[in-house]
Amino acid sequence: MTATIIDGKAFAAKVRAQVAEHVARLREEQGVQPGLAVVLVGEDPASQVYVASKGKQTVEVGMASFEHKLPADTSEEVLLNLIRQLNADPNVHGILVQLPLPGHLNSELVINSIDPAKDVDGFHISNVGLLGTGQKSMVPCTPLGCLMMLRDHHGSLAGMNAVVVGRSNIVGKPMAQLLLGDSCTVTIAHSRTRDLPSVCRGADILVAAVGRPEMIKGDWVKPGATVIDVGINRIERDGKTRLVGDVDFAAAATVAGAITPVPGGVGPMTIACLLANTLTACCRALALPEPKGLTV
Ligand SMILES: Nc1nc2c(c(=O)[nH]1)N[C@@H](CN(C=O)c1ccc(C(=O)N[C@@H](CCC(=O)O)C(=O)O)cc1)CN2
Repeated sequence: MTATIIDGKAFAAKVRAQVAEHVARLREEQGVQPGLAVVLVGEDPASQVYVASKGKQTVEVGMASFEHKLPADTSEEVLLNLIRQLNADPNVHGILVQLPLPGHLNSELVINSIDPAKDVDGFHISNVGLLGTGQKSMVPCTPLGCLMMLRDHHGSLAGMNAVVVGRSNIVGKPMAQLLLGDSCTVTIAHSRTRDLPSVCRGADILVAAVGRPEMIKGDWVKPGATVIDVGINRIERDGKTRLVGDVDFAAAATVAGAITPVPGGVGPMTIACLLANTLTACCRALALPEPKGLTV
């Protein structure tokens, strides 16, 4: 069997086109331009690339982009002051603080200082609570992107066995909540799970978000299952730096029914969903109808 490749890059382009269409209508009919502020502290090379990409795509869909680049030794006070200003700025509908933050900064404190209505990452404790109780919230971008791809591929997910490998606040836990919301039977597995291969083999939907290169082997995958690989790991192979996921793609693709590649799978959907969340936040702030199909 050879799996269907779920093309996240193409899917993300469709989501961005939908966002751009809504933004154009908002600007024309309401005279409103959604705005996204991205805050980067320090010079982590991967974060710099992601932030640049966010800024570029924000402008491409017709939104206003506000980039704030702060030095690595920025104090918590300075960062919290900036967030206070952005919370109060009516031109800013979404605020994102790029993670990871330098070690001297308290990420939880910083994230929880963002106005929950502008928390387009969905990491604020209020949004976490709302999602966990099935209420309207801002939904974290990576899990939202995974859910969109799963719904697109399967239609209804009701009754499917979903295994999420990884228990992070950013991906694993919200992913499990979203799958539960779509009536899957959900297991969260992790590095201490007993007999992880057999737990994975029970999955109709297997989401790998452990951050370990190619940890999920081909024979851990149930024949015909859908595999969503959230991992982005840089490894050295054959004298070259390569980007691989948390799944042994070549082996899993011979067993799975469908699989996301790395690169070109979940990653591009993360930024597309950030733009979708910014549009949603803008519509909610102005009590305008929310775009359909761009949130849960
Ligand atoms: N505040 C946040 N910080 C971080 C998040 C987040 O959602 N919010 N997620 C990640 C990084 N990230 C976005 O910020 C991100 C990661 C990867 C991609 C992506 O498109 N990846 C490409 C490969 C790109 C490459 O070569 O590195 C792919 O998978 O095809 C987009 C966004 C951590 N921080």
